[in-house]
Amino acid sequence: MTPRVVRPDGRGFLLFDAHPAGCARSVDDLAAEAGPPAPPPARRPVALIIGSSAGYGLAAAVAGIVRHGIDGVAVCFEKPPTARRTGGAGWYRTRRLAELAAAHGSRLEFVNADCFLDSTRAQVLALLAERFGPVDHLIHSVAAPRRPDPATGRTLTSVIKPLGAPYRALTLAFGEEGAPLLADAQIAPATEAERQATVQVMGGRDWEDWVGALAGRNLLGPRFRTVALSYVGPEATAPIYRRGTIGAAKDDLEATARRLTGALPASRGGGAWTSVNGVAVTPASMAIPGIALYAALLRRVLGDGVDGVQSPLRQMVRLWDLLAADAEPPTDALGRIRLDDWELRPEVQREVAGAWDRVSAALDAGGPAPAGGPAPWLDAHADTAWLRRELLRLYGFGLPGVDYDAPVESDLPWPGPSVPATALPPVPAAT
Ligand SMILES: NC(=O)c1ccc[n+]([C@@H]2O[C@H](COP(=O)([O-])OP(=O)(O)OC[C@H]3O[C@@H](n4cnc5c(N)ncnc54)[C@H](O)[C@@H]3O)[C@@H](O)[C@H]2O)c1
Repeated sequence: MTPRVVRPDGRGFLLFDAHPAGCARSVDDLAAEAGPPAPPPARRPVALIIGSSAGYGLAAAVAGIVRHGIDGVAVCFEKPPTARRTGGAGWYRTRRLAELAAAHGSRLEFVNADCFLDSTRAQVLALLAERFGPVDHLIHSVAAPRRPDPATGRTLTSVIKPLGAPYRALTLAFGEEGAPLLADAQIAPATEAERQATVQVMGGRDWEDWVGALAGRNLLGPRFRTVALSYVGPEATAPIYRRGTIGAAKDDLEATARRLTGALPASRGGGAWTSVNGVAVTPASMAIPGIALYAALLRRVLGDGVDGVQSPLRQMVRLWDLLAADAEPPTDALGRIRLDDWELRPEVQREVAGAWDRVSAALDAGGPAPAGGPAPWLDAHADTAWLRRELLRLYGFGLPGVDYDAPVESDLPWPGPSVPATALPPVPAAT
């Protein structure tokens, strides 16, 4: 395809195109954040990371490569480039991840396929059996809107709705010129069928199927440790998140961890845990009403210093250190690893809750922010400029050192089989 200039163009938080060089650069930034390698293990751990192209799964892959020299397989589900549109951002991030792995001597295979399908499991298990052997760590970090029902083949769709009573969501968006706009929306409660479908899609079923499939092929390492990602979050979003349909799915995920642990050889240090992580700006989280505003309020309260918002990369460095340690990971009373400790500190939550109430009252009193500029009351409480930057970065825009006026080739292939270590080629820089 002829190279062309790629600009941010889209609707709401969703952009239609991703910038290939910007996406590559965002992986380099994660790698730089991962810091020096941890003390080298006696042998490279074999990892299976599902959901490796974005958000927490991408951070897990980068931290695993840079700090622990993992080998293994990374699975995600990304849109390839077409004649009209670029590929999904994760398509280009995965290409760079493959280069990063090669530069660190990690043998990683990248599979772009629907993790819910038996055919994907068969493909991944064959790769593991042929190239790597038993798996030490499985990280399941999937956020999917739908899955095929294994019983009927029909599509099950997850919904993000409250249970039992309606929820007034405060939704933060950006207008044409990038000005933040706050509005509210009443969200009706889910039906029982919707709750069940959400649990099927986002609950523990897929994770359990993967662990079962590995066990069935004798591909569980002697001290197999597996983690799936969960979230708790603030009281303000609890009706739509933790006490809503998606919370029901997370309850199921957490119950699955307990069930899986019972079935694993725990005496040798293995186990299954959910890891409750902090809020992060990702395609998945921005689809949840209220989360964009909450993230911007939290950022205003915490900033990004040592005690500030912990990035997904920083949290995944912590997770890998727990997985690699001899000791069992410390957990809360429900058996969950807590990487959201920085977010849920009571004094932080009190401040954010106060800001939420003030923003909500100002919206009631004055209506939405005026077009063309942020409402002062919104900007006082919410770091909307940071949120907008983060949203653009998800698609590879706004990264330093990338020439956004230069035409760029978007028709780039999926990374082939893993290659030996080479010097990491530079991302095309601004001229
Ligand atoms: N973002 C947050 O604020 C947050 C906080 C705590 C926990 N979590 C949890 O972390 C997990 C990942 O969320 P995220 O926000 O990083 O999501 P994300 O949207 O950034 O990434 C989702 C990943 O899942 C992959 N994926 C989606 N459907 C797939 C499919 N059918 N087959 C294979 N791969 C598929 C995507 O390719 C991508 O790699 C979720 O369980 C989420 O609940 C997220």
